[in-house]
Amino acid sequence: MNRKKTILDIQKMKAAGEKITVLTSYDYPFTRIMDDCGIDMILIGDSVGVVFSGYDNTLPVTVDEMVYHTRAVVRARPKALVIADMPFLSYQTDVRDARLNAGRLVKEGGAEAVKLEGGAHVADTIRAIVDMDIPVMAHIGLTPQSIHRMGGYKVQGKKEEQAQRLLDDAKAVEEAGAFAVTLEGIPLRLAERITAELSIPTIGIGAGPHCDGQVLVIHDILGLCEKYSPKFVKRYGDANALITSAVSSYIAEVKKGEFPDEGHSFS
Ligand SMILES: Nc1nc(=O)c2c([nH]1)NC[C@@H]1CN(c3ccc(C(=O)N[C@@H](CCC(=O)O)C(=O)O)cc3)CN21
Ligand SMILES: CC(C)C(=O)C(=O)O
Ligand SMILES: [Mg+2]
Repeated sequence: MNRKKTILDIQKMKAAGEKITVLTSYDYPFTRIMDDCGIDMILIGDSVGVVFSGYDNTLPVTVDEMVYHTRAVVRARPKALVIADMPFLSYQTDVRDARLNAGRLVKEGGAEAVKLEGGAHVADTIRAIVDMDIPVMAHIGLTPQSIHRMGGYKVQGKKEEQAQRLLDDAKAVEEAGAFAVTLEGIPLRLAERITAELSIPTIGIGAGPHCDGQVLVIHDILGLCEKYSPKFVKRYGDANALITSAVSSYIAEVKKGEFPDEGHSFS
């Protein structure tokens, strides 16, 4: 497809059984590259706080930071659908805050949809944002903004009672009008069951092979984030080695007086 992707295109992919591909991006150059590769959706994740800003978790990320990174992504004019994460404290306080901050990500950032974490307890928030014509992706299971409640980044829904609650959450966010839902850190059979029972697409991360699509953090597939190595990450390249090699060669050549040579100089 050589035109802009919309939420309707994404939803049709579930019906057609075509897998939906998603990666995070936080800047212009990465967006250009992954969009040329044909990625379906680009997520400006609040994981930016971990892989870009160097925080230990996603909690310190602000709406201003999300707007800044969203603008950088949107400047690459991607064909992929652009979704921005709502960071911690931008939607939990009340529905009015949630609507204002979702609106900022669209108006100032240029996002085409927003994502927020939570199930049945954020259904009213999802509905309020959808009512102002901003598409919402939900995010349930291992929700990183709940790190202190979960006691770490732990797989959710292993016990039957918890699994049933996650299934209820999935149905609640669909009922609230979410156009898709991220399933993070849950057993693969539970993800399979949720995917079968929902009519909106499920996008998995650490949720097994039976989701309608898959999302990963770009730095993780490139080996650029040493802080976390969850079991669900697969490394598809070694950008760390590539950068180390290039920077080391540059340092060595400058030290030896080999660079810059006449070919890289003006006469
Ligand atoms: N670079 C990066 N990638 C991510 O996927 C990511 C972030 N940062 N920051 C925010 C959250 C944190 N995430 C994480 C981080 C670690 C695990 C992890 O180590 N999980 C254990 C399971 C632990 C258990 O259930 O007991 C694992 O072995 O995979 C999971 C999700 C996902 N998100
Ligand atoms: C990994 C995805 C789902 C995310 O929420 C993020 O990057 O912040
Ligand atoms: Mg996130």
